[in-house]
Amino acid sequence: MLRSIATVSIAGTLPEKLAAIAAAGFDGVEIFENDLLYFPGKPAEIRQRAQDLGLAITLYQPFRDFEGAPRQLMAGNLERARRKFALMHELGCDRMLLCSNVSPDSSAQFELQVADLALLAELAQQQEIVVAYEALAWGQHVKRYRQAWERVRAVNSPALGLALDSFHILALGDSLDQLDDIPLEKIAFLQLADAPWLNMDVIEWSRHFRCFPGQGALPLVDFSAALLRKGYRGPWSLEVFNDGFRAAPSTLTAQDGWRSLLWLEEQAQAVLGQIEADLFSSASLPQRQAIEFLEFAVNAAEADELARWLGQLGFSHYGDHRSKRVALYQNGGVKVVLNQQPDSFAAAYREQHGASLCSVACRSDHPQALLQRARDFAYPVYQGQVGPNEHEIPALCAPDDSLIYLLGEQTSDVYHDDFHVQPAADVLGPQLGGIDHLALAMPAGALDNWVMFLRSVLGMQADVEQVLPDPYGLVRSKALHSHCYGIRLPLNVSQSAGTLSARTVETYHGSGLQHVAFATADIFQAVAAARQNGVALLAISDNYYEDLAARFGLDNAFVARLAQHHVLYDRDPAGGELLHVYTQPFAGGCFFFELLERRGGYNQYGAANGAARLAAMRQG
Ligand SMILES: O=C(O)c1ccc(O)c(O)c1
Ligand SMILES: [Mg+2]
Repeated sequence: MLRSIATVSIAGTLPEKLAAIAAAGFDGVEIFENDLLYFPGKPAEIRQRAQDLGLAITLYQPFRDFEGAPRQLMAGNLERARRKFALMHELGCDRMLLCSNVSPDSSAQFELQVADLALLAELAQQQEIVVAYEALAWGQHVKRYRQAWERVRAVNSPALGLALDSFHILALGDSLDQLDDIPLEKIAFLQLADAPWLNMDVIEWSRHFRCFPGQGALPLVDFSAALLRKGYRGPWSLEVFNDGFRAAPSTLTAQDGWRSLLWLEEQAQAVLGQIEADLFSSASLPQRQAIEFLEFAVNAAEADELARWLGQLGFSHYGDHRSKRVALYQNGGVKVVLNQQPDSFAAAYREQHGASLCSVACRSDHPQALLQRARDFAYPVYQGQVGPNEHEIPALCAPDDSLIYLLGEQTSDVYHDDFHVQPAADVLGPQLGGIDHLALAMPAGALDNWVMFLRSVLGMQADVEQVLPDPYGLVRSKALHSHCYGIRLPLNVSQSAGTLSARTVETYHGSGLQHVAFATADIFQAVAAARQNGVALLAISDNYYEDLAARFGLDNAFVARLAQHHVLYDRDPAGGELLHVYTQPFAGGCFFFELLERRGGYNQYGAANGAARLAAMRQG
């Protein structure tokens, strides 16, 4: 499989782009005309550079507004094509992408369009070039690949084929179900891009919001599986127009692009079963994944304060580390580590980010598989210091450089060998069943990196993105979950400086924990016990409860009970329910805690209550 990417997908000058693309591992590159126009050297220099970097130039593009153009423009258009073909010879590229004509002045006449395309194909054939004709979703007369195919079929030249671009096809709601009558050799090029579903003008959507496969919501797996099933074995080329990518470090973007192709190959293969194609594969995902413990990087004062908070939340002191200033706390299925060891990873993390979550331990039935996947997807893995007789726990580096420890399902040795463990105490406070989710705040530009990491290495799946109104701006929230739902991570970003998410990012100087949600089997018991221990919960306005009663038709006694306990409520269309409360922010940091109870298979995060929470946090 030749993996390729269009230069338009990443930031930088053309030589910088080529270097980043090659370093990421690609074998091919589409040269975008503008990148070449602004390059001060000769096309032959680009040819040489690409060759030196081991990159094939898979495509030159775009050539525009040709078929059916007003007659007086024809001679000029053909001359334009001749010159581009000559330039492509200098570049060492034999494939040119032609976009369907977008001009309102272009002719709707099929025969005329076909005649023009036949002229172009004839010229291309003389020059030993193949033209790949792409239906732009906003083309004047050709918007869909089937329309492009009708014309390509009519021209019937070996020098004219189709360019299939997943964005244009999927954005219009088409699929590749109708490939049967298109001969394989007529698929001249394949471009891949994902995108979030946005209800907006398709040009703006395409030019600003495309993303790499797996980062958006289009059905890219079915799309590429259909092409593999058809027998397509040509290049897979990423073509992403994205405002954020244009401004992000090119090496990181190129790496994520590379990973997205690996991810897509693996996913497509899973759909197809064994298939004769040279596709990426990695270790199979574990069946079960859950969060085993959270580790906070703190100084001595913060450790005392956080320990006090944990005590109020029903945690008991479970033990101290044998050789380090690290303490372990436990409540039911939840373990929290407070690390104040000098000269450690945690200390360096604390220095950079303040009191914060510096690592998460992931428990699974196959930790080695996750480590292998991280390596295969070209993510760094962590080699840390361990003390005498301590467990060496392998760890992944998350995109914000925090760690994800990988533990097997027999975890008790880790605690007993490394800690002076005390007998488990009775819980005095809310009884916690486990960690339901971790909400992270991150800079807007980091979301796509996180999504790629969580989807590829941990095999997580993404829910539909939500927009939450904070009193001081909007917050986008995208939740990912492991396929077993043992790990859930809502990721929040905001472009508005005043929102809680933005201020969290500012405080941490980067991504970090916004809140931890603990699962309880009985929210009213948990809340009563927490309040008795002095936990300060976020107070929710009476207006909220008034609206709740009206919205869901709840009975008065139930609403009164919710209000009395400050419990927020949500219900999904299938009748699943969420009951949840939030604490005030932890004074020494900027995170807070949530207690929740899910009932009847509720799988979301109470986005409808996001505004109530965010407003309550600003009432002082
Ligand atoms: O937005 C465009 O004009 C444009 C150009 C070339 C492409 O391949 C494409 O998919 C879109
Ligand atoms: Mg395209």
